Amino acid sequence: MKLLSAAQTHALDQATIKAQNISSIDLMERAANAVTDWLFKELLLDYDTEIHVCCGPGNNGGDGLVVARNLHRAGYPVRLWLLPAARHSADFTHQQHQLPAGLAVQEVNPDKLPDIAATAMVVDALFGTGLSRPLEGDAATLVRHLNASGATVVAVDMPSGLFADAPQPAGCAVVQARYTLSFELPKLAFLLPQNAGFVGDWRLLPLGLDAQAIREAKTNLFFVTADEMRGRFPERPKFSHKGTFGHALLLAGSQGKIGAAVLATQACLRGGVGLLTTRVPAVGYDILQISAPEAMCLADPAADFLTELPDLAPYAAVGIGPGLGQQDGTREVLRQLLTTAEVPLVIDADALNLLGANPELQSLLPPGSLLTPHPKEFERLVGEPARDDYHRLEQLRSFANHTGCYCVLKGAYTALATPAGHIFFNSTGNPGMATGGSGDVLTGLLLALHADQRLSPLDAALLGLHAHGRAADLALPHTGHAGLLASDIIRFIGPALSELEIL
Ligand SMILES: NC(=O)C1=CN([C@@H]2O[C@H](COP(=O)(O)OP(=O)(O)OC[C@H]3O[C@@H](n4cnc5c(N)ncnc54)[C@H](O)[C@@H]3O)[C@@H](O)[C@H]2O)[C@H](O)CC1
Ligand SMILES: [K+]
Repeated sequence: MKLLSAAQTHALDQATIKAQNISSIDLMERAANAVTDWLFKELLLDYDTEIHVCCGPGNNGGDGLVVARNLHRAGYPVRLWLLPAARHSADFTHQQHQLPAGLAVQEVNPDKLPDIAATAMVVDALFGTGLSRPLEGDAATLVRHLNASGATVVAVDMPSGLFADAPQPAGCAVVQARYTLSFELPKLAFLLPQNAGFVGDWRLLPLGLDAQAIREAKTNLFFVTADEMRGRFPERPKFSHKGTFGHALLLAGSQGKIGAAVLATQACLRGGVGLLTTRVPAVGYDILQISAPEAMCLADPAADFLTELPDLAPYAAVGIGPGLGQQDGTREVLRQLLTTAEVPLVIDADALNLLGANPELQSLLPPGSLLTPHPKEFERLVGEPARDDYHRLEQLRSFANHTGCYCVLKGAYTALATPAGHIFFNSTGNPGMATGGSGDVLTGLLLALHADQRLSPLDAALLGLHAHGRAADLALPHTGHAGLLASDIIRFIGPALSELEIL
């Protein structure tokens, strides 16, 4: 699913109007009717709900006028508020003339703002993708008033005051929506943590936009849906054998953090690896052999952390990082791995911290490696804090580009940046995954998929991210958010991958 800019969305509207030989009013009615249907279906409005519809001067406001008309005709007591404006869009004016006589329309008076109960519902149709600058004056006053009311706000297309695809100064007046109802394709703003308080839960409503124009739209930002991932995990041929799915090596664990090595090992096994060898310091040998008998275990001569890199010849992919620690001896193992590996690498956790603490190691990264930092590890990697989530995305794209690596930035919508400059946002997962070991599980799963010779590095990464979050989503009904453990994610990796085998 493509992420398009505000300008591209407008162009898509025009292309749709032309291709389908409809008017912009038709498209507006289509959008507003989809919003109204959602309100009826999802919010189950009852007739004594206090409903306010606030409209701005453009087509976002035009959508709002149609929604108000629909609600009024359905018998709801709608209060319609118009933001004072010097001029209005043609479609807004057209819709204004369509308002039924019985529907009271009031202009917002900044000195006497609408009286809105905390139990009310507000439809925010003030501004959408036409926002060209942060809100000021009456618009900002009204937005702050809506936020202070405590009412349930449903934003049309965008929470008013938020840009669809670009940062804005902190402290701007932006609607804090409970729901944002957008059309057909998500906006980048929906996927960034800093906007979560404004966007709320977002939904995409079908608008029947021109498929050809969507196909032709150029972007390097993508939102990966389950439908797009189905069928991309190859089924297992009947005559498979362990070698078909690769022999992986996992370098992990240190004194007190052997559990990370266990979780990554078990996740790699559940991810379908053919054979797995896990290398841990001696302290972890018995633990690994007992907790993951399906994996072979190589003990490092040192007791508490890794000091020697084993011969890499047998392995189709190597993972390094979970629970590794950052000892000097381990740093030298990482250096040797980076300079000698000739197979895909998955680099996580303390191996990333070692790269951050020793930037000269980054120049040794073999192109095509996959790095999986969370934001703090990423900041250490690039050596400077991001100004905001948009800047962090640019840092991510630049890092992937100049290292030639794939880089995953873990978060609510985990982002994968590719050496070619594309960024893919993952759509699965839930807040229960913010728990110790969740990243170790991802590393093990990604290692398994990178050992599978049938998968490209991009597919292995996308499948791993999708299945990791999906496994956590499958576990959720059994565990709840707070009760979700990393080992619960492991339990559902198999079912999550199975869903991706079939179209
Ligand atoms: N395919 C679709 O997504 C469709 C979306 N629709 C709706 O159309 C709006 C976009 O409408 P547009 O007229 O371009 O702009 P807005 O209504 O968002 O903005 C109104 C108007 O306000 C002025 N303005 C901009 N910034 C400010 C500001 N800071 N303060 C005051 N005024 C400002 C500017 O002149 C804007 O034009 C989209 O969001 C959808 O809701 C279509 O209805 C159907 C297809
Ligand atoms: K809006």
